[in-house]
Amino acid sequence: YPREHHASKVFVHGRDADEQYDYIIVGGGTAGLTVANRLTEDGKTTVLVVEYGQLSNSASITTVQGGFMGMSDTTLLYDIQSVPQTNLRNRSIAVLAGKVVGGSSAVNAMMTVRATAADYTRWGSFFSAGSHWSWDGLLPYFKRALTFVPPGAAVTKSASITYDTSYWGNTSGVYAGWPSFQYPGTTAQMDAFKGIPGVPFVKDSGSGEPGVYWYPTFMDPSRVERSYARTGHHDKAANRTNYHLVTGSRVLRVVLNGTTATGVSFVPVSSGPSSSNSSSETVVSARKEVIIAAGGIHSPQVLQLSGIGPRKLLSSANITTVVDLPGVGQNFQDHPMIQATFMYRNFTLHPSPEDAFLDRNFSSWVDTVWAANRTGPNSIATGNAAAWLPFPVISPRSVDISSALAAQNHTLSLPPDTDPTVAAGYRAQMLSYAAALNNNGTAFYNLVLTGGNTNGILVDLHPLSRGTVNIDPTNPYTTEPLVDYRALSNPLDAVIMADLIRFTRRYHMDNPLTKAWAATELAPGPETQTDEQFADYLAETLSPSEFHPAGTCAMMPRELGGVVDEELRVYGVRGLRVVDASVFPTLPGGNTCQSVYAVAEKAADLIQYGPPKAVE
Ligand SMILES: Cc1cc2nc3c(=O)[nH]c(=O)nc-3n(C[C@H](O)[C@H](O)[C@H](O)COP(=O)(O)OP(=O)(O)OC[C@H]3O[C@@H](n4cnc5c(N)ncnc54)[C@H](O)[C@@H]3O)c2cc1C
Repeated sequence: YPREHHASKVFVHGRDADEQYDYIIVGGGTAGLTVANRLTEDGKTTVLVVEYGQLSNSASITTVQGGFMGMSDTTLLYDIQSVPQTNLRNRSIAVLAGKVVGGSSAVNAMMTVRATAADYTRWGSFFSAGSHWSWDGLLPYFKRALTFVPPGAAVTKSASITYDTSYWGNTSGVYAGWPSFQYPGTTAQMDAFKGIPGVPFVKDSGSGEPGVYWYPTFMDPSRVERSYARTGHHDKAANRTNYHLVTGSRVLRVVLNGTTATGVSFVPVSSGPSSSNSSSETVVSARKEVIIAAGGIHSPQVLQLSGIGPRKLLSSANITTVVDLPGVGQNFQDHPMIQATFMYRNFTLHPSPEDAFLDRNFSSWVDTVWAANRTGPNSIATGNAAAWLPFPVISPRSVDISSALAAQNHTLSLPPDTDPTVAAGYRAQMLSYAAALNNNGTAFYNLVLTGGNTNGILVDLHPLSRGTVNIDPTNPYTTEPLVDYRALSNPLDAVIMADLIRFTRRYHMDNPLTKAWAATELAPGPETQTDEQFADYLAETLSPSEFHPAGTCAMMPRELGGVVDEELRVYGVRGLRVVDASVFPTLPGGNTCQSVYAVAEKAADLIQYGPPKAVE
């Protein structure tokens, strides 16, 4: 019977899908649902999204408070451990990625930030000076991606929040909102950066400049709930007859006719990770294109299982190479999180986040205002203030470290059998970073502020080490890919991170504006002073991931190891694109979700209208 008779266009069985669609999107996550919504807005273009996870209304997704509910709910996450990290005392690290409709946007910590203009212009620089992958080329899509709802007047005034709506849009179903409350300590901790010469302060997080600033939360301010790709895009498209979603289904591979993508093959997840020749396999064909949006960990897996990837790897897994594309699964990047723990003995700014646990009057007020009208501290996710600072501001050795990076034999930091094109791309990235390390346009340092008596999260925004995400040759179809961060494989990473910790120490311990709080350094501890001691400490404690996997299907020229071109089309294949964090050639210096939305919005235009006309 005709599909129109189905009440719902969300299927739990692949067999209910049509035989053919204009576009098939692999992965109903952050990017996939954005593209699906845009492509179906005309009411005609037919799109099928195939998603591994389920539609979920779990409170772990919707709850804003604290920002960590989603990532604590293992039913919403893939179960992947990295390979033991050679440079981290053989520790394995949990690889977190959302396994639900909405993808990682359903489980993330809701920090809503953009990186610096230089970071986006770097992407295009690997192609040409006039590339449309630049800050100016992306800004319209950042505006399309989110609806900015300013903070309320009272909290704006009491916390001295600054913002500038000219960097934001108001048409998207995904919201950048603000809590109705801020702890006074947050403003004080921001102001304390004025005790260090040269630290810039920025009016709005969307301006593309590094500095200390306020940023919003992925939150629908009217409901005070998470705003994400499911609410902002799937829910908008769900009543269109030309939008179909099949859940609980894992795409095994792209179906190719020669080197043209003609569809996808998928299996139900409930039957367990299936073999390549499962009888439960469903094949659906695409009239126009297949778009892979399975995220930084799984997009390279889908390509490799389809015979698109490094020939040597594919043959070791008994997969016929259709296109020998050495970059697939290489160039893997994530933001390292550095442990540096300081505690204030004399933090006198109240109420503080600690008071929500320790002060019964305050905690009962917190509960009361939340129950009454969803206001107060429970509307705060991970916080809204941080420092994002350029390397010359934080390190007295920026010139030397920049020169050392430029002079490196870059290939030595890569796996021994790295393809020359991938090595050439790595070298291009390192030369770009060498310039950035000695320049005030790119942020390398990120300290997220808590407003409380302890410091927040310290992040290296531009790691130099590159890892790999490859199928397991012994069991390519039935196991998760082998995720290797190759943490600290570029020796300069530890040197840079040592200076990030030294700067944090200076902020807390040697700063006229934090002095009264009387900080104690708990980790690494005052005895850690030399680069060698810091390297030792990092090997013991570093987390190579802030859950921002990227780079594994890089948008770079093919001769630089790229996987997709500037229109996000996979090299050597017709009718196949990748649209998600895996196409970032280098990490943006900030949490990645807003960048994924912007890239997906731009991709929807590229798919529908082709590249922008060059401006003469
Ligand atoms: C725990 C956590 C905290 C984070 N915190 C923040 C934050 O505070 N701020 C921020 O900006 N960013 C944050 N991020 C990062 C940000 O959420 C991601 O970068 C972004 O959502 C990635 O979007 P994506 O489209 O690339 O992938 P995803 O959104 O992960 O989408 C990929 C989708 O593909 C599906 N899929 C995978 N393989 C297959 C297959 N074979 N067949 C079918 N479907 C498949 C997945 O189930 C998933 O739904 C966080 C991420 C995590 C995991």
